[in-house]
Amino acid sequence: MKSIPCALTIAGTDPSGGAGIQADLKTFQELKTYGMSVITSVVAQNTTGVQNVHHLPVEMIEQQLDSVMTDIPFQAFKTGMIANVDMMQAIAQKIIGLNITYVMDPVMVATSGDPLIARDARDYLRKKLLPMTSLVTPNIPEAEDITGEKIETLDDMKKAANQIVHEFGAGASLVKGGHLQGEAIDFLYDGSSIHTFSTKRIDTKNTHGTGCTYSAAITAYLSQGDSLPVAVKKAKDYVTAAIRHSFSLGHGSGPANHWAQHMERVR
Ligand SMILES: Nc1ncnc2c1ncn2[C@@H]1O[C@H](COP(=O)(O)OP(=O)(O)O)[C@@H](O)[C@H]1O
Ligand SMILES: Cc1ncc(COP(=O)(O)OP(=O)(O)O)c(N)n1
Repeated sequence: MKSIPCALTIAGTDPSGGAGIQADLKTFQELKTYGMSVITSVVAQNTTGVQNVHHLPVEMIEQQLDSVMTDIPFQAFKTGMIANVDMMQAIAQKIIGLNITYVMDPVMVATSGDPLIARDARDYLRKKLLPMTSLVTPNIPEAEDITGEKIETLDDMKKAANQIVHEFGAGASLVKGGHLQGEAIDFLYDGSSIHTFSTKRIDTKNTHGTGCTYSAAITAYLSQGDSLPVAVKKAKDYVTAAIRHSFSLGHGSGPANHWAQHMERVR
């Protein structure tokens, strides 16, 4: 029988289906990658914001990781919301020395402005987890938090991408420009050169979960053996189509559309 690429996401939940674990699994499924998940926190949230958060006990996160890792091999994994230092330490222990492609979405704050990780966890993420990554995918506020520098221009973005690799030890970094004005431009620095990924900005408020979707798509393509620039290019196409056909669901920022690629193919 043909083997299937497998990917794991370690993240929090979104019962409204737009972000977190739910977005990751939808993306893996669409991209023909067998998806698995380890839940860190159960988040009561929807398109308008976060209503409540329940963090799972660290032992439960460790046990979920053991359940997956002792049973099904995977070619790549991603992390999203890891709310506190205890969780980060436990996850770091499990993945250290694994030698499997690791994509980190350094989730800190939801689009609604609600904080998703503790203040001191940002420091641990920056100092201990970043050096373990193959790729980190910060948006502008996250890149500012990591580097401690304001990002206002495209040159600032490129500088941050470079700094995150050379000063903070990430394997590669993709600084996303969704929070700037004008074209939606992202810069990938792979340790030797900058690659630019640009699309026209789509006029919509429905961008809930786009960061999760983008990093999950990159993880899926990497699990299939694509090189980093190719995986990012294909994932950018995926997330752009998902934003272009996003759903006006809910009372806030609606979710990305994971069937968008099919819709664009049949037109
Ligand atoms: N309105 C938009 N039109 C087109 N692409 C967008 C738009 N907003 C964000 N993007 C793209 O979506 C991806 C997610 O970016 P961003 O919004 O910066 O991250 P996050 O969701 O983590 O805050 C990036 O590729 C970014 O360029
Ligand atoms: C559980 C959980 N993880 C991450 C996020 C943030 O998602 P992101 O794709 O960065 O963007 P928004 O959903 O904030 O628009 C989240 N909300 N929940």
